[in-house]
Amino acid sequence: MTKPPGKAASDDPAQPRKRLRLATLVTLGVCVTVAVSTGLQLLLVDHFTIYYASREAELRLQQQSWQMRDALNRVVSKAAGDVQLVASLAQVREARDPATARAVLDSLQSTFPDYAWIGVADMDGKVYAAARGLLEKADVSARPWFQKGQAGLHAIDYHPAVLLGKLLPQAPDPWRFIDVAVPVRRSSGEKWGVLGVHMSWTWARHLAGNLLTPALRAYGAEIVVVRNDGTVLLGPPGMEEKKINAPSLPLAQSGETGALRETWSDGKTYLTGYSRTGQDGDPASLQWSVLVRQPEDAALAALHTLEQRILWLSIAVGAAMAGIAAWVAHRLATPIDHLSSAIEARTQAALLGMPSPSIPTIDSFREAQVLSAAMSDMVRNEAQHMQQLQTMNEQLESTVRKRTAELQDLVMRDVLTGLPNRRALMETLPEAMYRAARTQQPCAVMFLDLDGFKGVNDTYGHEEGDELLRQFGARLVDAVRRTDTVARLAGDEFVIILEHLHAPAAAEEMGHKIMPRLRQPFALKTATVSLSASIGIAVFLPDDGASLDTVLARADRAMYQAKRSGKNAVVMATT
Ligand SMILES: Nc1nc2c(ncn2[C@@H]2O[C@H](COP(=O)(O)OP(=O)(O)OP(=O)(O)O)[C@@H](O)[C@H]2O)c(=O)[nH]1
Repeated sequence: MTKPPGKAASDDPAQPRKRLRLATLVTLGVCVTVAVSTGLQLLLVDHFTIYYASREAELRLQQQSWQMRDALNRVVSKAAGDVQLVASLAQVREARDPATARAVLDSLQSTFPDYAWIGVADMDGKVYAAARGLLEKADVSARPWFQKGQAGLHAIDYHPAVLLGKLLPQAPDPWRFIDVAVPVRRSSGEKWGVLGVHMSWTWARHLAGNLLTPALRAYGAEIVVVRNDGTVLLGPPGMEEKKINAPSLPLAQSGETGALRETWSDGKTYLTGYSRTGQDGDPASLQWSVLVRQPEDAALAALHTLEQRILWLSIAVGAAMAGIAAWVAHRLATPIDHLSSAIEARTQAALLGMPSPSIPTIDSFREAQVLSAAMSDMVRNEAQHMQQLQTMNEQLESTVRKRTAELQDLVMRDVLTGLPNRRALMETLPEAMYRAARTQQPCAVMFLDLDGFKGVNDTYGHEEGDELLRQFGARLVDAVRRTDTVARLAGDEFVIILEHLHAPAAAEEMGHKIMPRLRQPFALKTATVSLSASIGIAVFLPDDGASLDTVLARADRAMYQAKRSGKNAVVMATT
């Protein structure tokens, strides 16, 4: 598969992937850590505070229920105590006329305004005497208080007014009573009547209003008093005298006390404290369920406020920590940034062949200090090594140049005799011909070849032959002018370039002058040898126009002519 063109750079394994900066990494890390830990803390706080706050609220409501229960019990037992006390008074027990008894009853009513009616009825159910004379002589024989009161101390549960309703003043709420009744006996023990008290239900309302703490009331707490048949006797508007079936009700009715979280018929969730008044089997007590309920939202409102505050505080602390983290990260990353920028700048400079900038000295913290010092040392060492390398390189190049020159010189010279070789001759000869043309002085090329040299090699050995060649070359150099050139072509063949000749004949004279010198004996290591040479000469005249090859060929031919004519001769070439 071929790579898409745009992706080639990013997929190139040699190219390092672009990474986040150190400061960004550290800041992100701290921010994520703070966010996660704050979130977890909030979750835990939320969980435990809701649990404890619910428990706390339930306990408060339960206590409130207990207080209401105790207050209700107290009032009912006070009424029972009051009727028993009055029934035991002589003015009532031995009443001779209604006025005497009425005075006592008036006095009792004045002690507790919620005693709406107090009266004594004879055994026929006719009211004998009553506070303020209300209902005197009326027939109450059918009233439950009269009937139950005959048997002994008895409390009659919540009921509407029957006879009294028209006699009592108009009130905001319709008149509702609970009754307490007790038999009245003469000193002889004879039962002659029943003393009854109608207690207006208003007292219970006042009690509930006074008992509920302002804090609870402010957060929607309500007291609900429920009769055993589920009818609400006291409660929020609209609920009274209606039946309810809250889950806490059967618990309270069974005599249990406690608190729970429950849903009422209005669909709302409440925390409810519950208890029950009265004593089982005591006809003088009344059994009511006392429920103190509070909407759960309201009960936990303070908690929700606290949660909000914790959340904002956490956000503020988190933001502060993120800020500190960013500052610390910046402090940590800046020196490393400087170092990496310096390294990048050095790489760039090296690519452009510009002077490399130095590594900055960093003093912000210990590790960065050590790092920058180590890098400075490395860079210094690298510079020294580079300098040494450059010096070595230059020395090497110079040696190579020298050796090359030496080698070139060795191509140009004959190794055995040290004379210019064939190549040097081929460079020198054109220059000589040029000089001849310029100076209008002829030059000549003299070919020399030893006669019978092979015999020396054969007789005395190759080394002696070499020695003879060296001595022969030296004699030639001695025989000519410094400006002339003596070269060895190969074997026993030598060439002399004679320059600045005053006439062409001077070349032949030179040949004859050399000849006797060459015939002188050569003193070798093991023997002394005499030899001759055959010489062929070609003269180059300035206006001749002959080429270099032509001149050489003429000289060569002349030399061979000398050989053929019997050797040991000088032959001038003809054009
Ligand atoms: N010692 C020595 N001998 C060489 C060298 N180069 C060539 N020779 C020998 O020189 C001889 C030259 O051959 P020729 O010129 O034919 O021998 P020659 O005896 O001089 O013959 P003519 O020129 O006809 O007189 C050969 O035997 C080569 O082996 C050298 O560098 N050293």
